[in-house]
Amino acid sequence: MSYGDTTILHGIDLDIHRGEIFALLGPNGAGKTTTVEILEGFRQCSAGEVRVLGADPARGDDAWRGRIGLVLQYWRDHRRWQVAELLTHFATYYPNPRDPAELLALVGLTKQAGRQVEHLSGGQRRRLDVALAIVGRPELLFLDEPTTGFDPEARRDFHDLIERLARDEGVTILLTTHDLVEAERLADRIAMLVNGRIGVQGTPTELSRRAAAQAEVRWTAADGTARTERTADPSRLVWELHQHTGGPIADLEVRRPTLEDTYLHMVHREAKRGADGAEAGAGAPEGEERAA
Ligand SMILES: Nc1ncnc2c1ncn2[C@@H]1O[C@H](COP(=O)(O)OP(=O)(O)OP(=O)(O)O)[C@@H](O)[C@H]1O
Repeated sequence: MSYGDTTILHGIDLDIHRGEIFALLGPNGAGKTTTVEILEGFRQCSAGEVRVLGADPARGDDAWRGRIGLVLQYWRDHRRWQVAELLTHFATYYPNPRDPAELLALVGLTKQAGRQVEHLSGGQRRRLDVALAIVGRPELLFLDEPTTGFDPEARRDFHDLIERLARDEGVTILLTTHDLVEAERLADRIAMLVNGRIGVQGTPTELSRRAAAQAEVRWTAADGTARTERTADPSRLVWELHQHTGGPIADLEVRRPTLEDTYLHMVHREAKRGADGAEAGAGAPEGEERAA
């Protein structure tokens, strides 16, 4: 995908399976929204092949569009509409819509049903975004940074809703997010996009293991100094420490590599490549990641 002379996406290659929750992660400007907009049919890619529910999104007809759910921008023009009114109006576009009242309960907006859209808080608007995206019972749902501005409770409710849609109704969900905890909790698989390339992809567990095979063990030694050691066998190290001290190990902490470690490792690696003037991400990023 290029805008004029500037290449934004350098050959994204991914398959998203039916019924899975797939998260696209990456720093600002990595190309997540551009990717999602190509898949939604809002942008035509400059080269390559894209198939969404069996069709080229750039040529998707109304029947195809009715099978996908996405967060539209233009409904924001309906600021004076009441929440329930807007939802009922959008429901008329679909052959088998959800009941607007049930949907309001599902996204936790029942109390705001009669409120004008312009008087909703930021987080409530995002809930309405999601409600509008699923009113037509989509098979495939695109959510671009859906929980931005959510408080912790709203975030948890939203995660429950997404899991229910995927597990109970078999909805395929493509999610972009900056929240690594969210990705780890929700996603069956994750792709990390940096500078328009997929650096790594896999299940959250696979990606967590990529950053470093070693766990970090921290404790406070008998002389009061803080100690940190990296090891591939933390239980053995803890056992040895225990043998050595003959009692409790003070402030013991065993930390496995997290998704955040992988993410930061990859972003730093790509930033360094950029600074070195190398062609970022060229070659075989997967193999290189393993070697790292
Ligand atoms: N219409 C456009 N014309 C030219 N460049 C664009 C256009 N839209 C996006 N870009 C550029 O494409 C790159 C990728 O943008 P994109 O919005 O896809 O990133 P993103 O990963 O979604 O970022 P964020 O996390 O900040 O939302 C950025 O460098 C952006 O400036």
